[in-house]
Amino acid sequence: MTGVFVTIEGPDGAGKTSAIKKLERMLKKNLQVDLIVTREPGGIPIAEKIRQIILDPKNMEMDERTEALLYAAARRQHLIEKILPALEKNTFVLCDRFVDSSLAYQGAGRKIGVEAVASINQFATEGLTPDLTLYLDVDPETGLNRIQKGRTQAELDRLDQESAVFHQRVQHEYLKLAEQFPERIVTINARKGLDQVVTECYQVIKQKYADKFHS
Ligand SMILES: Nc1ncnc2c1ncn2[C@@H]1O[C@H](COP(=O)(O)OP(=O)(O)OP(=O)(O)O)[C@@H](O)[C@H]1O
Ligand SMILES: Cc1cn([C@H]2C[C@H](O)[C@@H](COP(=O)(O)O)O2)c(=O)[nH]c1=O
Repeated sequence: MTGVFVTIEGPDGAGKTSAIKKLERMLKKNLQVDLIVTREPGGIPIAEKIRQIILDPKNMEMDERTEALLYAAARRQHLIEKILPALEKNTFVLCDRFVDSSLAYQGAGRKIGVEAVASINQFATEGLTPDLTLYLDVDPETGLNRIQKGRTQAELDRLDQESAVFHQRVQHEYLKLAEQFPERIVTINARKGLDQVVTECYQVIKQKYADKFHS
């Protein structure tokens, strides 16, 4: 595989979607190689349909293992249809969330256990791991305040509606993962302004993959 696989992770409201939009423009201008931006769960039609089922607030009866399996199933299809073919063509792949989200949200947030969730994801991905992960760190209070602004409770998705302690477990697990895999995961303070966050993300990518950039 010759491409580069970069993921962006973080608790809800960390600013991933906003940062990725700006990063995409900067990278498109400056990378010598093709770039695709994609997301999980989703990125391709089958996975986007699974996303709708998982996030639908009407599906409150969903069992936590069912939820973990649906995320892994969406991931498998996304990998096969989109990520792997792009990497094989030397493309730079920037993905909003990947396995670390399942470890943090299902493993820790839902308390299924990080090992159990890692194991179903090992099956789904056959061990594909990002080359670099930018972890946008924000405390749940700040993140949830951001996403609640201008929205009613009913407009929030099923995961956003989870309790503050659920979101605290998610952030705690992300921080543990960042400590465990310092060679892959770079933590960015996402309480800073968006432009600063984007600049830091861009600099980390550029430093690590200087050979892929126009000089
Ligand atoms: N650094 C920032 N400072 C203040 N507000 C921000 C920042 N980044 C994003 N926001 C705002 O926070 C809200 C959530 O941002 P965004 O959708 O990008 O987060 P996200 O990490 O993708 O969230 P989710 O995982 O829940 O989809 C948006 O209203 C956005 O404008
Ligand atoms: C990939 C993945 C995601 N989640 C959660 C995290 C978010 O609450 C939603 C996705 O929505 P976003 O707008 O993309 O942030 O799903 C999860 O629990 N497990 C996962 O593997």
